[in-house]
Amino acid sequence: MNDGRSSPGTSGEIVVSRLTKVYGNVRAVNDLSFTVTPGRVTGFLGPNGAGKTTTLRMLLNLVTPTAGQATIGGQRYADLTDPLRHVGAVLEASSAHRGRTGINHLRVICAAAGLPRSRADETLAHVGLAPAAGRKFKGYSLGMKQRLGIAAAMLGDPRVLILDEPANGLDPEGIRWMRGFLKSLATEGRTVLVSSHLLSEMQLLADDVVIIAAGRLVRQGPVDQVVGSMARNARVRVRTPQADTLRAALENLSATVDVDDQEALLVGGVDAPTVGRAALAAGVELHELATERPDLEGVFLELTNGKAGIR
Ligand SMILES: Nc1ncnc2c1ncn2[C@@H]1O[C@H](COP(=O)(O)OP(=O)(O)OP(=O)(O)O)[C@@H](O)[C@H]1O
Repeated sequence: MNDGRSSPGTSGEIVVSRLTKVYGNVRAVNDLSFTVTPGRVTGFLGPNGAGKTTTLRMLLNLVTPTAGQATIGGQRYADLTDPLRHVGAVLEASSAHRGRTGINHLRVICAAAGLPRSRADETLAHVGLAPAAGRKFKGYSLGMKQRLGIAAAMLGDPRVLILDEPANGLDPEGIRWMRGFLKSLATEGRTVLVSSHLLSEMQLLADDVVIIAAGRLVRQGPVDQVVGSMARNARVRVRTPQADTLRAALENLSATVDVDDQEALLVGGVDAPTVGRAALAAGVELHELATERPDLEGVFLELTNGKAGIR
């Protein structure tokens, strides 16, 4: 469905380069650089006020940068000849004429954008809304409105999709659908950039994450790697009836040892095999030995600690 256009995946890379936006004395975005790769779902993550929406708006030429630039497939959005066919974006919860049906909403956009009317039916089916095509927008649930917004963004068959907080307010079934949908677009080679302030969502939806706080880049990489890079903060939880002996043995290895409220030892600085060997050498009986890895939530809180976005 490329109609001879460059295939998705070859030219949909997003490059944000030293982007800065200053409002009065607030640096909403501060010397921010990152790239978003085609064929992957990238989560753009940051606490409220971190600068996500401002960055997306600069990417889409809705806000003029104070400095730096952002390109999509090597071109600034403003320089794209037919932007709807290159980039689909949903920045806010979809709105439509309340009395208009879903299908008519999309047909109106097709007509205005010079797209074939058949795209309205195709995209509505693509987002699973075909059964509600003839229902009026005012009767749509929040999840249906989100889907309709995405359908509108997909009308031009863009190779890049940018969604601001698409999972906001969705129920678990809606999130599951969103995950499958975004992954399938990425599998087709498209670039998918999705913002969120909810870490749990990004763990579900994204392959890569770009984490920002107070307008600055904090970390970028595959979700697994970003979490893995914090593995040094993993702690080993160990239960033993001879806690004092084990504690002394571990402290000899320069491990840190805390006690949790269930009297288990929480050991930092060494891995589980090291704890097991130390216990064996000290003749200590173990009742539990487990590595507690931080999830993205823990990583995120640590990385953005003190830099939350209320500025
Ligand atoms: N038009 C504006 N005028 C003045 N300040 C602004 C404007 N737009 C954003 N800001 C400020 O810039 C900072 C970043 O806001 P932005 O909306 O980009 O953050 P965000 O990460 O999208 O947050 P949220 O998840 O809450 O939407 C905030 O301090 C915000 O108050």
